[in-house]
Amino acid sequence: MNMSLVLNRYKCRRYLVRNLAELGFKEPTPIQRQAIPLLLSGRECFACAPTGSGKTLAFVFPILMKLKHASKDGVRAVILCPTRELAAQTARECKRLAKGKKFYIKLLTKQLVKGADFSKLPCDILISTPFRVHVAIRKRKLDLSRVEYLILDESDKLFELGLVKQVDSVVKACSNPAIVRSLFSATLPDSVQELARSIMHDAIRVVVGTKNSASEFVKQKLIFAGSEEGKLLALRQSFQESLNPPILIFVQNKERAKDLYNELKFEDIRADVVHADLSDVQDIQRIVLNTSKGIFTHLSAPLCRPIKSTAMRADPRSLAGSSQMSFESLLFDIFLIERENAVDNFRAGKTWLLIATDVIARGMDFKGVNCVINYDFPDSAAAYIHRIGRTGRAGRTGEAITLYTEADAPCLRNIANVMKASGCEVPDHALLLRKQKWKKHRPHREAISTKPVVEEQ
Ligand SMILES: Nc1ncnc2c1ncn2[C@@H]1O[C@H](COP(=O)(O)OP(=O)(O)OP(=O)(O)O)[C@@H](O)[C@H]1O
Repeated sequence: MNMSLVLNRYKCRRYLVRNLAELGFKEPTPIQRQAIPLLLSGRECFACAPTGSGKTLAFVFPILMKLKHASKDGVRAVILCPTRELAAQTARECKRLAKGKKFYIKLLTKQLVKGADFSKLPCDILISTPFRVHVAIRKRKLDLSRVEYLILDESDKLFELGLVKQVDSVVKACSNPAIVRSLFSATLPDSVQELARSIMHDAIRVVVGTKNSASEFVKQKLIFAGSEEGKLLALRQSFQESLNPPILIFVQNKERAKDLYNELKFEDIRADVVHADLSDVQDIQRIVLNTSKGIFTHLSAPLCRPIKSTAMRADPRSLAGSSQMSFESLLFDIFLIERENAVDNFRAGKTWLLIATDVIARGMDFKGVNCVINYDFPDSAAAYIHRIGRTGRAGRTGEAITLYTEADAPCLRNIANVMKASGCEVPDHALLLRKQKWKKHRPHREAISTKPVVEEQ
């Protein structure tokens, strides 16, 4: 069924028809076909559909349809996302879809929480992380009692231990008895469904494809690298054989992200790194290096000038030790902006290779990514599905390469099963390994470095 038939059937507003046409969306994706009518009819749903299959539009479209017009009557819809990057992307998507209609779509940032008078803030759709909304409710008396729609995007992540209390606080604050709540993710374990059922009204389960499976558009490959050292060799070899940027490389933690960046930064590849906490000397060195390569283009003019001039003449160590307050706050801004820039530059094709932790493994929509490399084995099958789902989006094809060593054997079968289910070749021995209980796989790994180790006398 093509998009205009669907839009006619739901008496879609003209601005939406125009915006969908501008975005080039010719027909609804399977999840949109199923979830949109449900939400429009006021039913709640748990939706599970593959990565890159258009879940964002599946919940934003019905919200815009139902809200009809902008109002100054307090917050009417809340979308929770597990990371700021994803919240920012979702806010951008909402605005693109609402273009031409004066809806108040707000991304709740730290600055906004500090500065806004929530009693006067016009807001139709509020988008943020559970933490920010929770703080705004507790400290700034954000009133969510009129919220008509609450969406938990990447809901299985939101129900993980570190976030569930904050999510609970937001759910409680959205006290309107007529509220419609919905959950969306590419992975929805039964345990999360059970938990979610306790807060939902007779929700309908919508599953597209096989539940908890990888995107069919991604060609997946496992490579045994022997050791940590072998991984670096395997990576360099794969670059030599065929470098097909943009490439996204996932590692286990921020230290490893920085170490891998240090190994690759002098190669002839425009590389960058993103993780949850950009804040030390190495980060400053990276800013200096990127400045010299001209990868600095997204900063606003007022920030760009002082940062550029400081970074260009900087000895990074003396910079980090600077006692000037203004410089510290400037640095803080740099790091926040740099984290966003790393993502934006990669999105815009200014960097070819982005080294990342799982902070951008979920939801981020990088349309053109050709290859995802799991330099470090993911910590669960769900993490694997989301990481490799950064490629093969919106009907395009992509490739995923996962390096492993003996240390990864305990989790190998889980990943091999996901690969087999999506029709990829898997070594037989991986499928014969013992089944592991659910537990995050984070083995100790030797540092990533080719520098010779000088032994102490
Ligand atoms: N009907 C459509 N036709 C063509 N492209 C679409 C359509 N709907 C969405 N898209 C595009 O598909 C891409 C993926 O959409 P989206 O980010 O919503 O995926 P997702 O299912 O939420 O993925 P993830 O599980 O990784 O978060 C986006 O670039 C979006 O613009």
